[in-house]
Amino acid sequence: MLSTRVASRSAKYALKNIACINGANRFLRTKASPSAQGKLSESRVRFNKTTKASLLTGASSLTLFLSYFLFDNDKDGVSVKEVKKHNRIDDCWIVIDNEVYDITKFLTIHPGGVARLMEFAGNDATEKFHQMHSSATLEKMKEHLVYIGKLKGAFENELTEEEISILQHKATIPPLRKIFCLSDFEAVAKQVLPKSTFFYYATGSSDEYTLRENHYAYSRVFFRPKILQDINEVDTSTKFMGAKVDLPIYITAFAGSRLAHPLGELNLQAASYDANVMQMVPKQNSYSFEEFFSNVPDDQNQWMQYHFDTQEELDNLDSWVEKSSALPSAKGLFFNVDLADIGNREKDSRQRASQPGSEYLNEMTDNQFGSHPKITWSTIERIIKNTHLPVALKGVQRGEDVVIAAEKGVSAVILSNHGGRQLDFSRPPLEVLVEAKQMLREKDLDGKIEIYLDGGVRRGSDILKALCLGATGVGMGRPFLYAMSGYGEEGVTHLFNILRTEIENNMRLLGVDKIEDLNESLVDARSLSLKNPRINDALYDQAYEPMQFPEFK
Ligand code: HEM
Ligand SMILES: Cc1cc2nc3c(=O)[nH]c(=O)nc-3n(C[C@H](O)[C@H](O)[C@H](O)COP(=O)(O)O)c2cc1C
Repeated sequence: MLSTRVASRSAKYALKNIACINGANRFLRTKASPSAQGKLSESRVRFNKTTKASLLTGASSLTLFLSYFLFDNDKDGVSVKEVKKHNRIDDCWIVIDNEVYDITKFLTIHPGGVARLMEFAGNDATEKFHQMHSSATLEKMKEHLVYIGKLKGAFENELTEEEISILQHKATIPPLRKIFCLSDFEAVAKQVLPKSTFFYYATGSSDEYTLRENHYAYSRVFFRPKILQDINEVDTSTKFMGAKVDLPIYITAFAGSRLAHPLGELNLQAASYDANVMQMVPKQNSYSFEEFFSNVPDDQNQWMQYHFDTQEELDNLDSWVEKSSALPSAKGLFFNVDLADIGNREKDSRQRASQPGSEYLNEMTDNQFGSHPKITWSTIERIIKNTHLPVALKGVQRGEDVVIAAEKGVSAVILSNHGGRQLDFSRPPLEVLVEAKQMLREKDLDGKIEIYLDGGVRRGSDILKALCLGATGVGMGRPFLYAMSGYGEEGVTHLFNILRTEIENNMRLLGVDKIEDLNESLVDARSLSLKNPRINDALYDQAYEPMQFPEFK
């Protein structure tokens, strides 16, 4: 087993180096990778065809027609000066990989919202685009964009004050040996990430009650350790839907890993492979499906996360299920059930609104939100029939739904409120766990379904409390983004080491040496359902970034 891991790892390193060079290139705002360029020149041919077709009909035909004559768009391409002129919500161009696109019509249908695109109106979005999306996303959405031409020249971007500060902080970053707990990673991330990225990660929805309560709920559960136990070496391994893993945690799915580090999801993949920790692979991966899985050894443990941004994706669900079920590393398919709309991620919006040049943004408009394709229990039943893999739901928020899921043959649920990013005032998953276990017992369904949870988990003790109350495993999101921001893959490995140490140490002190021996008798959860008592958690509270009121002009 070890030798296979080592062998696949060295193959992976070769691929990672390529990815690193591509990532770094993008970081330095130079060229796209050869494969991306290949794909783009292919798409360029298609865009040109679209362009010709739309010259004959349609509202945009006049603009396009004029573009050939009026815009500074000769055979060598479109000038930077010209691109800069199209910086309005009703006339918006952006540049990706030296290609200029008119995205005016796409603005209102962008699943990530208008505001994020308008930040790059009349500008080069290459770096940010590749940090959020794979080249496949561009391909998928090409019918909604209008291709204008090749960029002539380059945008000259001087280092901003923020970029200089980030470079200075990176040069003096604390060594990993000084990182004692997960909140330390967050404090470092605040200094080495652009504000726009930190706020994208850290934001919850609306007033962030759920975001904070997710974490504070753990402070309302205390341990009841057993004494004088004849315990052996602590074993932290367990099984997640039949797959053996060495820690009772998983890296949950999240967008935007490459905003933290040029290698993004590959850091998570490599570190979790070495530690034999479950990685949930996000649908919104900054690598395409093919790019990413060409790096994954067959003996890795992964879960696949999927949600539907467009009706077309829902219509093509079966092909995704088939493609994912065929992956040797895939041990389960997880579908979001918490995305009927995008939550009001206000802290992030406020940050954008505080930036110079944000006058054209109005974040509290309908086109930032809007309903998503509808999935129902029958969609889930259809998926269960079409795959040999366990099917699970991510984002369950009440006991009754866990009962229905168990009755319908769903293998697992993740109790989650999306890290407090969706409906503010949905309850902390730890509390829902207790409710769900009770309801399953009443219906004689306990043991028919595995329960996982995520949100606000920051300590080994949090993990043990959840396991004592009946969770099979616990997911974490932001801590991995913060660890990668400062330290890349090494940070992720260090994070695993911290949690492993905390879990082992706490288990010894609890008088338990095996995960399966953790049970309700080891905790006092009587205060769990109390809401919002004043709790002081010094490091968590210091790292927490409160929302700010608008400033005067
Ligand atoms: C023409 C360029 C772009 C296209 C075609 C595009 C397309 C998409 C698509 C299809 C999604 C849904 C998820 C997916 O399938 O990957 C999405 C989500 C998103 N996009 Fe873009 N995008 C573009 C540019 C950008 C840029 C420049 C940003 C800047 C940060 C951005 C930020 C986001 C965010 C934050 C989400 C939502 C992630 C979440 O759920 O939190 N996109 N975009
Ligand atoms: C920046 C960010 C992006 C996220 N993107 C996704 C996503 O694309 N799909 C998804 O199912 N969950 C997503 N989540 C939610 C996480 O999977 C998870 O539910 C949450 O992060 C857990 O809370 P924690 O960050 O406190 O650990 C995202 C979370 C964050 C912070």
